[in-house]
Amino acid sequence: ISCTHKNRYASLHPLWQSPITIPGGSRQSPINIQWRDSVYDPHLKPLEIRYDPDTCLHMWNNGYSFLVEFEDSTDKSIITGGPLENNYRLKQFHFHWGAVSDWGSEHTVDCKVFPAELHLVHWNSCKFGSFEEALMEENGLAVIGVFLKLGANHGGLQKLVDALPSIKYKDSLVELEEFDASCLLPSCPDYWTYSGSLTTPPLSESVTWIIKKKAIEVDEDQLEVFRMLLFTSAEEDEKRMVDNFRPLQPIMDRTVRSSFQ
Ligand SMILES: COc1ccc(C[C@@]2(O)NC(=S)NC2=O)c(OC)c1
Ligand SMILES: [Zn+2]
Repeated sequence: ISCTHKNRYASLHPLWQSPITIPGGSRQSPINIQWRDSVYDPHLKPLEIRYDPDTCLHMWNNGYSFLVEFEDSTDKSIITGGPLENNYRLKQFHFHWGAVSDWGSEHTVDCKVFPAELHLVHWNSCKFGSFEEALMEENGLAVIGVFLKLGANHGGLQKLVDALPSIKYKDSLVELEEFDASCLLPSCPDYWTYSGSLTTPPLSESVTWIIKKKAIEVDEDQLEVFRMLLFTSAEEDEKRMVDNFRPLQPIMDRTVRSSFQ
Protein backbone atom coordinates (compact mmCIF):
# COMPACT_ATOMS: atom_id res chain seq x y z
CA ILE A 1 0.00 0.00 0.00
CA SER A 2 1.51 3.31 -0.93
CA CYS A 3 -0.41 6.49 -0.37
CA THR A 4 0.04 9.01 -3.12
CA HIS A 5 -1.36 12.51 -3.22
CA LYS A 6 0.76 14.36 -5.75
CA ASN A 7 -0.74 17.78 -5.01
CA ARG A 8 0.33 17.67 -1.43
CA TYR A 9 3.98 17.37 -2.39
CA ALA A 10 3.84 19.83 -5.30
CA SER A 11 5.07 22.95 -3.54
CA LEU A 12 7.10 21.46 -0.71
CA HIS A 13 9.67 23.54 1.17
CA PRO A 14 13.19 22.72 -0.11
CA LEU A 15 13.82 20.85 3.13
CA TRP A 16 11.15 18.29 2.23
CA GLN A 17 11.14 18.41 -1.58
CA SER A 18 12.99 15.14 -2.06
CA PRO A 19 11.99 12.55 0.52
CA ILE A 20 15.48 12.79 2.00
CA THR A 21 16.63 9.31 2.77
CA ILE A 22 19.63 8.94 5.06
CA PRO A 23 22.16 6.29 4.09
CA GLY A 24 21.27 3.17 6.05
CA GLY A 25 18.09 4.76 7.41
CA SER A 26 15.97 1.85 8.56
CA ARG A 27 13.53 3.58 10.90
CA GLN A 28 12.54 6.89 9.33
CA SER A 29 9.40 8.95 10.04
CA PRO A 30 6.66 9.74 9.18
CA ILE A 31 4.88 6.56 8.06
CA ASN A 32 1.40 5.52 7.02
CA ILE A 33 -0.22 3.58 9.87
CA GLN A 34 -2.20 0.72 8.28
CA TRP A 35 -4.77 0.08 11.02
CA ARG A 36 -5.29 -3.60 10.14
CA ASP A 37 -1.52 -4.29 10.16
CA SER A 38 -1.05 -2.83 13.66
CA VAL A 39 -0.67 -5.45 16.40
CA TYR A 40 -2.51 -5.10 19.75
CA ASP A 41 0.04 -5.41 22.58
CA PRO A 42 -1.71 -6.24 25.91
CA HIS A 43 1.53 -5.48 27.78
CA LEU A 44 1.41 -1.80 26.76
CA LYS A 45 0.60 0.30 29.83
CA PRO A 46 -1.60 3.39 29.86
CA LEU A 47 0.41 6.50 29.04
CA GLU A 48 0.75 8.81 32.05
CA ILE A 49 0.91 12.55 31.32
CA ARG A 50 2.02 14.86 34.14
CA TYR A 51 2.55 18.40 32.86
CA ASP A 52 3.08 21.42 35.14
CA PRO A 53 1.81 24.61 33.39
CA ASP A 54 4.45 26.66 35.25
CA THR A 55 7.23 25.01 33.20
CA CYS A 56 6.05 26.83 30.08
CA LEU A 57 8.66 29.37 28.89
CA HIS A 58 7.92 30.96 25.50
CA MET A 59 6.76 30.41 21.94
CA TRP A 60 8.92 31.15 18.88
CA ASN A 61 9.13 30.86 15.11
CA ASN A 62 12.24 28.84 14.23
CA GLY A 63 11.81 29.12 10.47
CA TYR A 64 10.11 25.76 9.85
CA SER A 65 7.40 25.61 12.54
CA PHE A 66 6.38 27.46 15.69
CA LEU A 67 7.27 25.86 18.96
CA VAL A 68 6.35 26.24 22.61
CA GLU A 69 9.34 25.42 24.84
CA PHE A 70 9.41 24.24 28.44
CA GLU A 71 11.81 24.48 31.35
CA ASP A 72 13.31 20.97 31.50
CA SER A 73 15.87 21.14 34.34
CA THR A 74 13.63 18.97 36.58
CA ASP A 75 11.04 16.20 36.14
CA LYS A 76 8.18 18.69 36.65
CA SER A 77 6.57 17.96 33.26
CA ILE A 78 6.95 14.33 32.22
CA ILE A 79 5.33 11.39 30.53
CA THR A 80 5.84 7.81 31.65
CA GLY A 81 4.23 4.38 31.21
CA GLY A 82 2.86 3.44 27.79
CA PRO A 83 5.71 1.86 25.77
CA LEU A 84 8.29 3.78 27.80
CA GLU A 85 10.80 2.26 30.25
CA ASN A 86 11.62 5.58 31.91
CA ASN A 87 10.41 9.12 32.60
CA TYR A 88 10.62 11.44 29.59
CA ARG A 89 10.74 15.21 30.16
CA LEU A 90 8.66 17.64 28.04
CA LYS A 91 11.01 19.86 26.04
CA GLN A 92 8.79 21.47 23.39
CA PHE A 93 5.78 21.03 21.17
CA HIS A 94 5.26 22.21 17.58
CA PHE A 95 2.96 21.62 14.64
CA HIS A 96 3.01 20.63 10.94
CA TRP A 97 0.27 21.85 8.59
CA GLY A 98 -0.75 22.37 4.96
CA ALA A 99 -1.48 25.34 2.69
CA VAL A 100 -5.07 24.04 2.63
CA SER A 101 -6.96 21.77 5.02
CA ASP A 102 -6.92 18.86 2.53
CA TRP A 103 -3.45 17.93 3.79
CA GLY A 104 -0.82 18.92 6.37
CA SER A 105 -0.15 16.00 8.71
CA GLU A 106 3.09 14.00 8.62
CA HIS A 107 1.70 10.59 9.64
CA THR A 108 -1.37 9.16 7.92
CA VAL A 109 -3.85 6.48 9.03
CA ASP A 110 -4.95 4.09 6.28
CA CYS A 111 -3.64 6.80 3.91
CA LYS A 112 -5.96 9.39 5.45
CA VAL A 113 -4.23 12.77 5.69
CA PHE A 114 -5.23 15.31 8.38
CA PRO A 115 -5.05 19.11 8.10
CA ALA A 116 -2.32 19.30 10.77
CA GLU A 117 -0.33 17.30 13.32
CA LEU A 118 0.96 18.24 16.78
CA HIS A 119 4.28 16.85 18.07
CA LEU A 120 4.97 16.90 21.83
CA VAL A 121 8.70 16.22 22.22
CA HIS A 122 10.15 14.57 25.36
CA TRP A 123 13.63 13.27 26.27
CA ASN A 124 14.72 10.35 28.50
CA SER A 125 15.81 12.14 31.68
CA CYS A 126 16.64 8.89 33.47
CA LYS A 127 19.35 7.86 30.99
CA PHE A 128 20.62 11.19 29.65
CA GLY A 129 21.65 14.56 31.08
CA SER A 130 20.12 16.79 28.41
CA PHE A 131 17.85 16.90 25.38
CA GLU A 132 20.86 17.47 23.10
CA GLU A 133 22.50 14.29 24.40
CA ALA A 134 19.30 12.20 24.27
CA LEU A 135 18.62 13.41 20.71
CA MET A 136 21.29 11.17 19.19
CA GLU A 137 20.60 8.06 21.24
CA GLU A 138 18.30 5.10 20.60
CA ASN A 139 15.23 5.59 22.83
CA GLY A 140 16.49 9.05 23.67
CA LEU A 141 13.26 10.78 22.63
CA ALA A 142 9.54 10.11 22.90
CA VAL A 143 7.20 12.14 20.71
CA ILE A 144 3.41 12.15 21.10
CA GLY A 145 1.73 12.80 17.75
CA VAL A 146 -1.81 14.22 17.80
CA PHE A 147 -3.85 14.70 14.61
CA LEU A 148 -5.84 17.92 14.17
CA LYS A 149 -9.14 17.71 12.28
CA LEU A 150 -11.63 20.40 11.26
CA GLY A 151 -14.48 20.94 13.71
CA ALA A 152 -15.20 23.17 16.67
CA ASN A 153 -12.87 25.95 17.77
CA HIS A 154 -10.24 24.66 20.23
CA GLY A 155 -10.26 26.92 23.30
CA GLY A 156 -6.85 25.87 24.64
CA LEU A 157 -5.18 26.25 21.23
CA GLN A 158 -6.78 29.70 20.83
CA LYS A 159 -4.46 31.07 23.56
CA LEU A 160 -1.51 30.20 21.29
CA VAL A 161 -3.27 31.31 18.09
CA ASP A 162 -3.85 34.76 19.61
CA ALA A 163 -0.08 35.15 20.10
CA LEU A 164 0.97 33.88 16.63
CA PRO A 165 0.81 37.29 14.90
CA SER A 166 3.56 38.45 17.29
CA ILE A 167 5.92 35.72 15.99
CA LYS A 168 5.11 36.07 12.27
CA TYR A 169 8.79 36.30 11.30
CA LYS A 170 11.53 33.67 11.65
CA ASP A 171 13.44 33.93 14.98
CA SER A 172 10.75 36.04 16.67
CA LEU A 173 9.73 35.02 20.19
CA VAL A 174 6.97 35.77 22.65
CA GLU A 175 6.89 35.02 26.37
CA LEU A 176 4.03 32.76 27.52
CA GLU A 177 2.71 32.66 31.03
CA GLU A 178 1.57 29.23 32.16
CA PHE A 179 0.18 26.90 29.49
CA ASP A 180 -1.12 23.40 30.21
CA ALA A 181 -0.06 21.35 27.16
CA SER A 182 -2.33 18.48 28.25
CA CYS A 183 -5.31 20.53 27.01
CA LEU A 184 -4.09 19.68 23.47
CA LEU A 185 -4.44 15.91 24.04
CA PRO A 186 -7.62 13.97 23.21
CA SER A 187 -9.33 12.38 26.22
CA CYS A 188 -9.27 8.92 24.59
CA PRO A 189 -6.22 6.97 25.89
CA ASP A 190 -5.79 4.84 22.73
CA TYR A 191 -2.53 5.12 20.75
CA TRP A 192 -0.25 3.40 18.26
CA THR A 193 3.49 3.18 18.91
CA TYR A 194 6.50 2.45 16.68
CA SER A 195 10.23 3.19 16.46
CA GLY A 196 11.08 6.12 14.19
CA SER A 197 12.99 9.34 13.71
CA LEU A 198 12.96 13.12 13.66
CA THR A 199 11.23 14.33 10.50
CA THR A 200 13.69 17.08 9.62
CA PRO A 201 17.51 17.00 9.57
CA PRO A 202 19.36 15.51 11.44
CA LEU A 203 16.59 12.85 11.00
CA SER A 204 18.01 11.07 14.07
CA GLU A 205 16.58 7.56 14.58
CA SER A 206 16.06 8.18 18.29
CA VAL A 207 12.27 8.55 18.58
CA THR A 208 9.72 6.28 20.24
CA TRP A 209 6.55 7.53 18.50
CA ILE A 210 3.23 7.52 20.34
CA ILE A 211 0.47 8.43 17.86
CA LYS A 212 -2.94 9.13 19.43
CA LYS A 213 -5.82 7.31 17.73
CA LYS A 214 -8.29 10.18 18.25
CA ALA A 215 -7.80 13.60 16.67
CA ILE A 216 -8.49 16.92 18.39
CA GLU A 217 -10.85 19.42 16.71
CA VAL A 218 -9.78 22.89 15.60
CA ASP A 219 -11.60 25.30 13.30
CA GLU A 220 -10.57 26.71 9.90
CA ASP A 221 -9.93 30.18 11.32
CA GLN A 222 -7.34 28.75 13.70
CA LEU A 223 -5.52 26.93 10.87
CA GLU A 224 -5.66 30.12 8.78
CA VAL A 225 -3.66 31.88 11.51
CA PHE A 226 -1.01 29.09 11.36
CA ARG A 227 -0.77 29.82 7.60
CA MET A 228 -0.13 33.52 8.23
CA LEU A 229 3.25 32.68 9.79
CA LEU A 230 6.36 33.08 7.60
CA PHE A 231 9.36 30.81 6.98
CA THR A 232 11.28 34.03 6.39
CA SER A 233 12.69 36.80 8.56
CA ALA A 234 11.60 40.45 8.39
CA GLU A 235 14.29 41.41 5.83
CA GLU A 236 13.68 38.53 3.36
CA ASP A 237 11.00 38.15 0.65
CA GLU A 238 7.95 36.75 2.42
CA LYS A 239 7.34 32.99 2.15
CA ARG A 240 4.23 31.72 3.98
CA MET A 241 4.91 28.95 6.47
CA VAL A 242 2.77 26.15 5.00
CA ASP A 243 3.31 22.52 3.91
CA ASN A 244 6.05 22.03 6.54
CA PHE A 245 5.68 18.25 6.58
CA ARG A 246 8.00 15.48 5.40
CA PRO A 247 6.82 12.93 2.80
CA LEU A 248 5.92 9.44 3.99
CA GLN A 249 8.85 7.08 4.57
CA PRO A 250 9.01 3.30 4.01
CA ILE A 251 7.97 1.20 7.03
CA MET A 252 10.87 -1.24 6.32
CA ASP A 253 11.05 -4.04 8.91
CA ARG A 254 8.82 -2.36 11.52
CA THR A 255 5.60 -3.32 13.29
CA VAL A 256 3.21 -0.69 14.64
CA ARG A 257 1.70 -1.77 17.98
CA SER A 258 -1.67 -0.60 19.29
CA SER A 259 -2.68 -0.05 22.91
CA PHE A 260 -6.27 -1.00 22.02
CA GLN A 261 -8.15 -3.89 20.37
C1 LIG B 1 18.34 18.93 16.42
O1 LIG B 1 17.17 18.45 17.07
C2 LIG B 1 15.97 18.55 16.43
C3 LIG B 1 15.86 18.99 15.12
C4 LIG B 1 14.60 19.08 14.53
C5 LIG B 1 13.47 18.73 15.26
C6 LIG B 1 12.10 18.88 14.65
C7 LIG B 1 11.59 17.59 14.01
O2 LIG B 1 12.45 17.17 13.01
N1 LIG B 1 11.39 16.54 14.95
C8 LIG B 1 10.09 16.26 14.98
S1 LIG B 1 9.43 15.11 16.01
N2 LIG B 1 9.37 16.98 14.13
C9 LIG B 1 10.21 17.80 13.48
O3 LIG B 1 9.92 18.60 12.62
C10 LIG B 1 13.61 18.25 16.57
O4 LIG B 1 12.45 17.92 17.22
C11 LIG B 1 12.61 17.10 18.33
C12 LIG B 1 14.85 18.17 17.16
ZN1 LIG C 1 7.44 17.54 14.20
